[in-house]
Amino acid sequence: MQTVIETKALCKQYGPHTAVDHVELHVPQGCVYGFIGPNGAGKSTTMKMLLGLIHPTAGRVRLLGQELTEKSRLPLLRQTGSLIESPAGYLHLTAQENLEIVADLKGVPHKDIGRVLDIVHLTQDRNRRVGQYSLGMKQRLGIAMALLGSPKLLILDEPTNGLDPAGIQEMRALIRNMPAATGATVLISSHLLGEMEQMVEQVGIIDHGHILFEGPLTELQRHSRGNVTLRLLDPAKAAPILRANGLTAHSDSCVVTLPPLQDALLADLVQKLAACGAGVVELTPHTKTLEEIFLSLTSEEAD
Ligand SMILES: Nc1ncnc2c1ncn2[C@@H]1O[C@H](COP(=O)(O)OP(=O)(O)OP(=O)(O)O)[C@@H](O)[C@H]1O
Repeated sequence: MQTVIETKALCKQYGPHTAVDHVELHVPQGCVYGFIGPNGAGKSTTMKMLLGLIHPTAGRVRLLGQELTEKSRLPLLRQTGSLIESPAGYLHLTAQENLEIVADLKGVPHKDIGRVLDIVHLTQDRNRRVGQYSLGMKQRLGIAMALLGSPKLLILDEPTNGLDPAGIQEMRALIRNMPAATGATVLISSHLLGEMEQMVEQVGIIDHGHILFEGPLTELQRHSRGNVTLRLLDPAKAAPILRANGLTAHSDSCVVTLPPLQDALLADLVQKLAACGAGVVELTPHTKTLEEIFLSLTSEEAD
């Protein structure tokens, strides 16, 4: 599979402050990639460097298999759609009129407008003035503008920022379906970790300008085992076995909560509990939420 975005030792220095520190991103083709980190982590600065809007202090960017240079920038940006600052658009014009302006700027035929309005579910409202739009609608219009001309890559900086729960849900569905609906690879940033979990397949986690993890979301979750709860018929019989295995377990009536365990240890423990008559009737492994994983990654770094 082709890597659509690749950075090598990408750095941005603002005076003495290092905003982006040797960032290496690898965004595979056809996925939704979540670029996640708290406020001030370096997400926007990285994305602006990907689009050639600001110059890196050091390092390199490859987009769509090509090195980003002064010469390649324009042809590459023609194949890239972006939503970087808050939604664009003239408030006194309709969505249709705004899209016509952007289509002309991009050299895209007006017949593409119907397609992008459909994708972002604004066809019904195409002739309303954008000043009357909700923030969610304005964000979707911003995405429609980015989608004009069928870009191979979409770079969206916090498109869910400021949206209410319904708007977030709508945006989530829109982004999740984007590769299938348009063929575009999507890089989306957010500090809202929980909601990213439901729309991305690949993640890059950044904090203080450093990448803390990059890879499939499932790998991050697998590496970050959560607690295991066991429902037992007779938890009293389990207590000595748990103690003998050095485990401190929370017991709430028939439910025992164990700390994260390797598969082999867990299998061995379940066998012993069954043999002593504790009666294991249910075993539930808990996957950590992205929020919990992020907190443990950042505290590991602090240690
Ligand atoms: N033009 C600038 N001059 C000086 N410092 C800057 C500039 N732009 C960004 N920074 C600093 O670089 C760091 C990273 O900022 P950036 O905007 O990339 O973070 P972010 O992860 O996008 O945060 P947010 O989620 O708040 O947008 C911050 O400490 C910020 O203050």
